[in-house]
Amino acid sequence: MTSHGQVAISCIGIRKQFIMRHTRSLKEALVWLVKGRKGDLSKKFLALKDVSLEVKQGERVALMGLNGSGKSTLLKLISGVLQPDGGTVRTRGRVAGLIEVGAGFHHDLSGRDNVYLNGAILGMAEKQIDEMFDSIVEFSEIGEFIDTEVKFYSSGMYLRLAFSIAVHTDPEVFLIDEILAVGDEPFQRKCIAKIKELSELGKTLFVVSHDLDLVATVCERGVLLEHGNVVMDGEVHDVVAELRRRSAHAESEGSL
Ligand SMILES: Nc1ncnc2c1ncn2[C@@H]1O[C@H](COP(=O)(O)OP(=O)(O)OP(=O)(O)O)[C@@H](O)[C@H]1O
Repeated sequence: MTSHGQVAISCIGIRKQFIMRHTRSLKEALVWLVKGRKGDLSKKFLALKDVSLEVKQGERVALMGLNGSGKSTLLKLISGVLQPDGGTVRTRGRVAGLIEVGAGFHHDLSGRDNVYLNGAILGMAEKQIDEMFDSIVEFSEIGEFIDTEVKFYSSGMYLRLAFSIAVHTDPEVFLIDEILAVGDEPFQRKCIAKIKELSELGKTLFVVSHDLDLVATVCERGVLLEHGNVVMDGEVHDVVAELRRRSAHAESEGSL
């Protein structure tokens, strides 16, 4: 049972650092050696600095920000694909991450086998997948291609099957990264309708998308990330307006 008011996602003081190893020039390497190997040839980059965020069950939240602001990194930390270097991330209930769509697919297996494989990875028992199978295939519109190896699928077919499996696993929390912008328009409309239906059932949605008009129709709350910090958290239309203002400013400064 889903009850509103309970916390679905909690991030406290999240910090995530990436280490970027550059190939240095011979001269740089020599200077480094002559100086007694002092300093570090790798460069550290803080993708998320100190992010705290709470999402209640049943909320529909859009995570927004310019390129490189840390959105995908935050989503990967919430889904457990990445671990933070500091802070804590907690989620309540089953989480379905539509992040790297089809990442769990095995290329040499058919769509059918991948439904079973992916369903199992997402925590479904074989019997449950048997019961859901026809409905998964129907929603995905894969049709007879379900017995074709997925390496022959188009990116849209991949997406449709992955989305369909995920919505059939009955998770409490959906993490969605750019998925809404992929696929053709009729399927996009179908996804949005499904997402709205899930939200009416009290599911929690946490969505990353550059399609601001779209997120404004799907979500009611917006969180704006900038250089790895939350700079605004409020009503989605206000946050969209603020992001548009900052984008225009960044463009005029030539810093995009
Ligand atoms: N595995 C990694 N190694 C090194 N740097 C990384 C890695 N993943 C992300 N980054 C860097 O961290 C920063 C944040 O990346 P992230 O993908 O989270 O941003 P984003 O807001 O999702 O961007 P976009 O809107 O372009 O998808 C970027 O500067 C990116 O280059």
